[in-house]
Amino acid sequence: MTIPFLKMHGLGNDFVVIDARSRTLSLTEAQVRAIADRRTGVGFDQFIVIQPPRTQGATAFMQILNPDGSESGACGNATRCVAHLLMEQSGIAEAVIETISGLLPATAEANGLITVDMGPARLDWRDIPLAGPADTLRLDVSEGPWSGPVAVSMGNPHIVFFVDDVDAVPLERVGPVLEHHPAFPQRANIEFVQVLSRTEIRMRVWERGAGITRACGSGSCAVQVAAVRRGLTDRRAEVVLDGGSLTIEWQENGHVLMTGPVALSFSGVLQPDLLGQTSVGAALVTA
Ligand SMILES: N[C@@H](CCC[C@H](N)C(=O)O)C(=O)O
Repeated sequence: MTIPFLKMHGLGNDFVVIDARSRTLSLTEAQVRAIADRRTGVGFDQFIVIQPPRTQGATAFMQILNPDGSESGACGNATRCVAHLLMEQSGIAEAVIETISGLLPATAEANGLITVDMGPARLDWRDIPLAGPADTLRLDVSEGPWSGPVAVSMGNPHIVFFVDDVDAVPLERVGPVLEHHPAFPQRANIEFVQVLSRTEIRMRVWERGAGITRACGSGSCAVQVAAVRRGLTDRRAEVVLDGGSLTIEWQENGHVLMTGPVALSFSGVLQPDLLGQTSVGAALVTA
């Protein structure tokens, strides 16, 4: 059995995308981790499986897996990629992407960018989730000189630290410590943020189950919500990531709009029986 895939990315946050709407796909967690290996597999920040919709009104269901095999409830950059794919395939300008966290309507803009309604930001400690009752606007969590982060759920957990110089943060060292902090029972995505102006935020991210990535769409939504809650930015701002910028707006109705680009890198074919082999013989045959 071979499995065709697309390699896509949003601002360098990269995905293996498999369309399983008209085929059965049975990959083990070990096989997904083998595909994630950037030397012996394909490599990805998230593994995306497009499935038939489960709810009326949805165009398709999107499953999101991290390189460590764990599942997530949100991936903003992949939502734009999958929406673009489905809209191109069907010649439509709107698609509704279903995830385990809800329905996400997406629209193609005239300039080629995609806007997604990422749903409501959830701010209660139970929604993040946190280990116990806490003020999500200033958590009693610290690591070295960094303390008092904001917690936001965008269908997945985000912990946002405001700092003076985002480039001075040793993210590769503090990221994994904070991801696994006991305050976060489902672990967390960790964002360090520098507010540049009321309409511009610089952000770096350590993603749960993935590590440092060039961009995180749900993280960008979370940091904009956190910045507005702290009174630091207007409701609409540019979030500047290592891989480029997203426009994020936290609307009065509580929903967060994200606008940004999508890109197709290449297509290929997976051969699951070869995955994980270390001898000569590739797990991947490119088309
Ligand atoms: N890159 C994503 C977020 C992916 C999921 C995250 N690592 C998690 O485990 O919640 C995005 O663009 O939002």
